[in-house]
Amino acid sequence: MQARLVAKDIACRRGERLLFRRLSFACEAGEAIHVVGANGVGKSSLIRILAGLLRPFAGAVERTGAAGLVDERLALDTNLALGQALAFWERIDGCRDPGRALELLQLEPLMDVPVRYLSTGQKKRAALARLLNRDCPIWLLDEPLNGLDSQAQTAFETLIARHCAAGGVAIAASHQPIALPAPAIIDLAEYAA
Ligand SMILES: Nc1ncnc2c1ncn2[C@@H]1O[C@H](COP(=O)(O)OP(=O)(O)OP(=O)(O)O)[C@@H](O)[C@H]1O
Repeated sequence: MQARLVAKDIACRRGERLLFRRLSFACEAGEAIHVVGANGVGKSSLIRILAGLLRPFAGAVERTGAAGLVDERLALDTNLALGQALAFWERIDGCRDPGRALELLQLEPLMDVPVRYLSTGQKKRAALARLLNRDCPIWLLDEPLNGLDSQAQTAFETLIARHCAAGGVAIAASHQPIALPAPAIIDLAEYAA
């Protein structure tokens, strides 16, 4: 797996406010970064910049390998049963082993449930299944543990460790402690403008 993500001298402006500036780091294959900071400091904005969804006010991001993003938005058709909603993306993503994610995230019993009826934690597990099915080298995770019970949290932390051990990279913005393999910590307060 080829994975690398480099941020060079990033600044972020939202509306009229410069949130942070002069942020540089390199996340090499097998490495993980935990982004921390108070509400509103710009963690979600940074994750979106790294994903290429938000243009940085200054600086540049270099990605080697495709990026998969998990945030509070559930990119699944809420009117379909979970199995059908996931299958739509499995075809597009060319997923070769969709059963793996279902088993790892214990989603099999929910395949016939409409996505809109899923609980918060079940929706988060569905979002993580989509991430696994895409097989992306770069994982960008915005509060990935939100809504997960402790068993699911531990299971996902194990999946992150496996992903990094296989040469992937993971960058997680999280208020709660998250077990990442030897994480570098980025405290966005240190880059506040
Ligand atoms: N589209 C936008 N236009 C203007 N300001 C925005 C926009 N989106 C976000 N902001 C502001 O940017 C700041 C950073 O938001 P962001 O969601 O990145 O913070 P965060 O660190 O992830 O916060 P939290 O811990 O609450 O999730 C906030 O003050 C927010 O109001």
